[in-house]
Amino acid sequence: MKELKLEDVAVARGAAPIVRDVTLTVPAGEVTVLLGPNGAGKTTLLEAVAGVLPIASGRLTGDGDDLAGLDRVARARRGIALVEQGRTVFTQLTVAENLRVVRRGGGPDRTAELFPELDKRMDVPAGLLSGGEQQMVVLARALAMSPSVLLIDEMSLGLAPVIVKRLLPAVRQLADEGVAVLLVEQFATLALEIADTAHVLAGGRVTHSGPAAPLRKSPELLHAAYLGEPGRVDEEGA
Ligand SMILES: Nc1ncnc2c1ncn2[C@@H]1O[C@H](COP(=O)(O)OP(=O)(O)OP(=O)(O)O)[C@@H](O)[C@H]1O
Repeated sequence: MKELKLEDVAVARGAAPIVRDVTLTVPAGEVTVLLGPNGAGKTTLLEAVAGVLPIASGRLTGDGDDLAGLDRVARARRGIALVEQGRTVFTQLTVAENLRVVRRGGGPDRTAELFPELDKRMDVPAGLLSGGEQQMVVLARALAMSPSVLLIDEMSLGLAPVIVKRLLPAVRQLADEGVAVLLVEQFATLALEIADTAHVLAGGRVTHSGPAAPLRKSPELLHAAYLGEPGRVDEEGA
């Protein structure tokens, strides 16, 4: 898939509307970061793209083809992988077994190359790994599906920034190889270092969209984007 596109997407949880009017593109070969305060609807939006939650209205397309009408499994077959929040490894299984659980059709095993430290621990039960190593397993497991679109939800949850700095370059490398990455990340500054484009979601709406570079250079602009002052950001970011 060369391009995932959301147009005027709205998502509800039960009767409660959570996300509205979201229009954004996630191109292959780029990292698109989705920032925003707690409760803004970032997880909700990723889940709707992956097919965990239904899209209430709007369009979700991959290279122009409708995806909203496909269920989660069909979207996964189209190459959409979701790395969910909260490191969901099978703690009793070894690292190798965790990876085997999802391996289908023999996509290349990227673990050794991307995470050499994990490759040495293949026979260790995943529950005995550090938080950062568990997150590497989760990422490696998603890669075993050879996704063309990778949706990553706060893989840094509970991890120290130094560990996050170790994980994010692997995400950048995948984008450089042609994967379309949509990254939700609480460490905004670290995420912006590897991102091409940034969108800020606040109160379920996109309050800022633009290249990552201006936000990377100026914490003030980032702050303004979080507060939903798009005019100011655009002016100075131009
Ligand atoms: N399972 C759920 N059932 C009902 N409401 C939910 C559920 N999960 C989240 N919400 C609500 O949806 C809104 C958006 O939550 P969401 O988790 O999508 O935000 P977020 O931007 O990912 O936040 P965070 O950064 O804290 O994870 C919040 O008001 C939250 O209370």
